[in-house]
Amino acid sequence: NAAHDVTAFGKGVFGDKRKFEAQAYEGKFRLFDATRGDGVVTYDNTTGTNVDVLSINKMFKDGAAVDAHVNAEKTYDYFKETFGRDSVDDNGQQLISAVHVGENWNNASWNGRQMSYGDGDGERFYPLAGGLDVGAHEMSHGVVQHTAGLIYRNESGALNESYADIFGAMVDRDDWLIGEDIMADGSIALRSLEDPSVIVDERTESGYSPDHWSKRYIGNLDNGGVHINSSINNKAAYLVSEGGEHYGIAVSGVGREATEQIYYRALSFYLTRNSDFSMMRQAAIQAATDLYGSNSAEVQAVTQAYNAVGVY
Ligand SMILES: O=C(NO)[C@]12CC[C@H](CC1)C2
Ligand SMILES: [Zn+2]
Repeated sequence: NAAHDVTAFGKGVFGDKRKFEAQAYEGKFRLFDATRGDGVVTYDNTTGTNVDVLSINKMFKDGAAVDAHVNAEKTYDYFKETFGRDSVDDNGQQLISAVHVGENWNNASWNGRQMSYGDGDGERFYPLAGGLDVGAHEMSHGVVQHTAGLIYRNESGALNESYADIFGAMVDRDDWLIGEDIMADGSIALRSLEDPSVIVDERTESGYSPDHWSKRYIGNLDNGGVHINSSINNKAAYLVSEGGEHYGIAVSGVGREATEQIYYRALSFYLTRNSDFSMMRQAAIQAATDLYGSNSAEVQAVTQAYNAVGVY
């Protein structure tokens, strides 16, 4: 008998009740949402099944699988509703997530085809699927791959990482932090777009997150600092949206809605594989000009934000 769509319920990593689309299938249930694009499917990497769960009340017991599934649904909806984009490739590509990847793996990734989440070691991270901004970060790597295709090293790689953080912060919209829900070691978050210097992602072993181009990391760590120098562009995007004064330069913010449209248009129309920070500035100014006019507050905010982080 064929599978049929059901609305199901389950508990996330932190025990919170989640609602999502699944399928009833041969008397069991699976995390396959057939209502979005060509499907949103989540599976348990240790069993290889897409979490077929024997359940009478449709409660799913695997918290990481439930959260990963909901993250993907929410991020799909964000790109569809905000930009009219149908999945990572704008052609409904199936969104695949694997949970329980590795052994207490303190990371998550996009491998060009799917999202993977580690369970964390319980000291540095809780299961990473528990962070909506993490799932949105990973899926955004897929969007970057299918648009500008920013090469994952040096400045283009830092822009790739920054875009994943920017969209991560736009999907998980209540703050400008990345990873705040999954830190087990008491730190506030993994990264802050608002003030990069307050949180250092020590995985990068560089010991700092620069908030000005003059402080950029130059070296071979972290693919040439993709998780380090990303914070320069993160700070610029934060300033475009929220405004503020940075190194003596004042920026009047234009809000999240204008900011996400500017960055998405820059990514999908102007940036290319080898774009660097200077090209990011130009692309964002051009996108803001296209959308709001050359004398707009948005163009002014973008110009001032990149001046403030020292990118010309
Ligand atoms: O930057 C990352 N991946 O490229 C992440 C962001 C949240 C998880 C921990 C570090 C993945
Ligand atoms: Zn990333």
